[in-house]
Amino acid sequence: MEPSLARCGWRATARVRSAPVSNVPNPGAASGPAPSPPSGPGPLTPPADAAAPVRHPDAPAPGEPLGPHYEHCFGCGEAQPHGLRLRARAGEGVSITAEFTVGPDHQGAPGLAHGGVLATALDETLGSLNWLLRVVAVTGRLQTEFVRPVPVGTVLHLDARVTAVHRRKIYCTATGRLGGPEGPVAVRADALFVEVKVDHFIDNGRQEEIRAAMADPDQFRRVRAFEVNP
Ligand SMILES: CCCCCCCCCCCCCC(=O)SCCNC(=O)CCNC(=O)[C@H](O)C(C)(C)COP(=O)(O)OP(=O)(O)OC[C@H]1O[C@@H](n2cnc3c(N)ncnc32)[C@H](O)[C@@H]1OP(=O)(O)O
Repeated sequence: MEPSLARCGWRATARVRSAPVSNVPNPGAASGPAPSPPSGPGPLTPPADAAAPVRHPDAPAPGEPLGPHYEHCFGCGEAQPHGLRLRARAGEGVSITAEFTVGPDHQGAPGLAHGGVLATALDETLGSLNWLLRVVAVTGRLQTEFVRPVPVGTVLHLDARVTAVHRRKIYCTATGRLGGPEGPVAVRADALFVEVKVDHFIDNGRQEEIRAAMADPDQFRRVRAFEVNP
């Protein structure tokens, strides 16, 4: 181990030890086979009667930068010094591309991006799909897969698209690649967003920030741009 890592308390662990979760015997073990895992489609699989997504006629043109949806957003806001400052742009169909530069503030292990930060980058990119559907939707479910470590200094190239829509549910998927849009896949996500009204934020957000956001004409304009198909 590097002496500097040892000094700051890091230890290389030879192996992960396992221990019984509980001392209570498993009654199923004596009386028959274990129950089989649940089968059938999971909550991230669109139902058979889901519709194909439709790009809103007033959606930003392919290639157009989207800008932050809220200046204090940890994912995209300009006013968050340690935020991701993710930059997204409209793609073809109901898709988005985005870039996020992993900085020293985003570390988990030394020199590597924190998994939660990478999940945020995926969530933010998927959330930007709202601009193309012109709905307000929040993450209900996010399943992430971490395929490769992501070093500090990397530009993570993200793309996301909506795969299906069913009532208020928006099914979508995203990928993050290292170094370029064709680079190796480092992270992936499948997600379910649920459409909400702007009242979702007004009723649940801290009043201080809600008042400030609604008094800001630029923020008001951005919220209108998300609002349900006029
Ligand atoms: C003022 C400033 C405005 C800024 C605007 C910018 C916004 C952009 C922000 C972007 C930032 C980045 C993004 C972020 O970080 S968004 C922040 C992280 N997400 C949240 O905080 C969401 C918290 N959760 C909720 O508020 C509620 O649970 C929601 C709204 C999601 C649903 O509660 P609600 O009571 O409304 O809905 P419902 O229960 O009638 O369900 C409706 C349908 O959905 C299905 N379902 C629900 N949940 C799940 C689930 N987990 N898995 C599978 N399915 C689920 C359900 O079965 C039903 O299906 P069906 O019966 O129709 O078949």
